[in-house]
Amino acid sequence: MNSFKQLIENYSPDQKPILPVIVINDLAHAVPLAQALVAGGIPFLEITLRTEHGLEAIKLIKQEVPEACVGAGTVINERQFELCLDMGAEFLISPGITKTLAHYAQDSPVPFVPGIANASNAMLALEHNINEVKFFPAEQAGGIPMLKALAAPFPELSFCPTGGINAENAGAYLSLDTAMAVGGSWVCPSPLIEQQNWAEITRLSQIATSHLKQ
Ligand SMILES: O=C(O)C(=O)C[C@H](O)[C@H](O)COP(=O)(O)O
Repeated sequence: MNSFKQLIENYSPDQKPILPVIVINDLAHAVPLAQALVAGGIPFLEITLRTEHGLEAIKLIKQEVPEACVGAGTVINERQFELCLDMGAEFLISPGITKTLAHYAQDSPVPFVPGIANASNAMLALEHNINEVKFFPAEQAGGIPMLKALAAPFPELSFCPTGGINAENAGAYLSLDTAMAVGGSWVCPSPLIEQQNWAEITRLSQIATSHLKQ
């Protein structure tokens, strides 16, 4: 399994990236949304499988927006894992971790980043040589104090905090050595996608990335 940090090195070497969590309700939105995020300086895209369009959106964006690094989110079983790989997903993210998925990921050609929010799940990840994880749901699970406490016994782990992250708190998370990226929907909120307000999504992305420049 390749590492997510290697992807960061390839696509965003000067900045810890933002991982927009994307929900596609209309397949026609997929490409213009991806273009809007990329134009705003966000090449990483986490297309969730929460809707029926997720898989097709991954394939379309891969074809039409070559500058993007397209991954899948909400991957919760082996079948979805396989289908996402078939569509060309470059990384796979899950809100949680199970023994089955962690085991299955051992043969994955692309990084798998499972979600964890407690020490037992951190140990399950490490048992499977997974050392890049999503801290989810970050704010609701206790925010930065919780992440610091959780990370302390596991210096091998790198985190992508996600859940309740926004323009105000993203920088504080990213300033932690243990954070490799942050994820969230704040740069592509559903109402703006429904309105097809691509310019505003680019503007939110630009604000987010310019604040985070190190
Ligand atoms: O869909 C998934 O696979 C998830 O893990 C959930 C998302 O990461 C969060 O819903 C994002 O949280 P917000 O940025 O607060 O909207």
